[in-house]
Amino acid sequence: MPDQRRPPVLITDIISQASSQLREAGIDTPEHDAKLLLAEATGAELRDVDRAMMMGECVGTSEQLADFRAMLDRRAKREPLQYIVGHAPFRYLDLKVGPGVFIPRPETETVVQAGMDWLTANGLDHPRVVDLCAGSGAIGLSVATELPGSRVWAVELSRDTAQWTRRNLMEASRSHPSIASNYQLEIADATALTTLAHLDGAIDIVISNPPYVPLTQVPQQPEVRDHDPELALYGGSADGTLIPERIITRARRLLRPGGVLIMEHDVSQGDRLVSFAAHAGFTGAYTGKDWTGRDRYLFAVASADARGAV
Ligand SMILES: C[S@@+](CC[C@H](N)C(=O)[O-])C[C@H]1O[C@@H](n2cnc3c(N)ncnc32)[C@H](O)[C@@H]1O
Repeated sequence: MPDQRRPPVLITDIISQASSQLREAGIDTPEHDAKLLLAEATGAELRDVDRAMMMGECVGTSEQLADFRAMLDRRAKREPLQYIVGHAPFRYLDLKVGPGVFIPRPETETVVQAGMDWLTANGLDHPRVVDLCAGSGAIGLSVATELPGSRVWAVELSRDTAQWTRRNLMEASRSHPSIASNYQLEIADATALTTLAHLDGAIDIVISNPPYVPLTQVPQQPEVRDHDPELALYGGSADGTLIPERIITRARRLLRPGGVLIMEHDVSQGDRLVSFAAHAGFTGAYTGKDWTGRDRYLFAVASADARGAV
């Protein structure tokens, strides 16, 4: 309902002014972001904002519009939209995010889908799953909620980030109570051979989105460069493959023969990581693509011999 104490403001005017502010700040999707922030501030859905715009309606109380303007100012300073609204969609989940946690990305949904497809094709409805470098919990919590028979172990190095993982675990357990006992989070170095060592040789699938940004390619977007935690971004070497290669080595030991590693990587790293996997005791390694056709993940099957060859 429009506020009676102020002259009503047409939603089309609000969105037009807000879009200009965001466009001037260099944001690529100014109208979308403005509509999403208005929806958040007024407790509405994006489709309600679209409908109100079509109908030429007025929206928001003065408090809600003040909240909206505060959010808009944060966005104009290039704070990520997801940090401002406090959550981010990922597959069937709505994950809580904020400073200290990597915002889950759409390309990682493709990586999880590749894992779900392999599990389905192999009839594994009670798989043992490891998510190395868990962040918000996007990968492991997706598997645990979409496949209730699974057991998931997730590993995250940062204590600050792990608070977000736990928050999302608690949230997801409300709608999927079984995951409270089927999902386990370890705060540890995912590349260390001692981490989850009791599971060596027993895991069906490792799905991972490790830090992989080449140190020589600092992201240009302020939302990424200035807000995603550095620990979540950089792969530890000029070409960014150091940590991904360590993840391959660790995954090889965790997997049973015939188990699978699916690991996201940078578009530039496909050939190198396929070759590394072949030397590390995997067979049938190939590079999977995201839906824009870019090389985005390693798929590799643990061979029957030479566990952890490198
Ligand atoms: C690219 S983010 C991915 C987060 C989440 N899996 C996702 O897909 O949205 C990488 C995560 O790995 C964590 N990390 C970095 N190095 C690590 C290590 N050696 N062991 C465990 N976690 C690590 C970072 O803190 C960050 O949360």
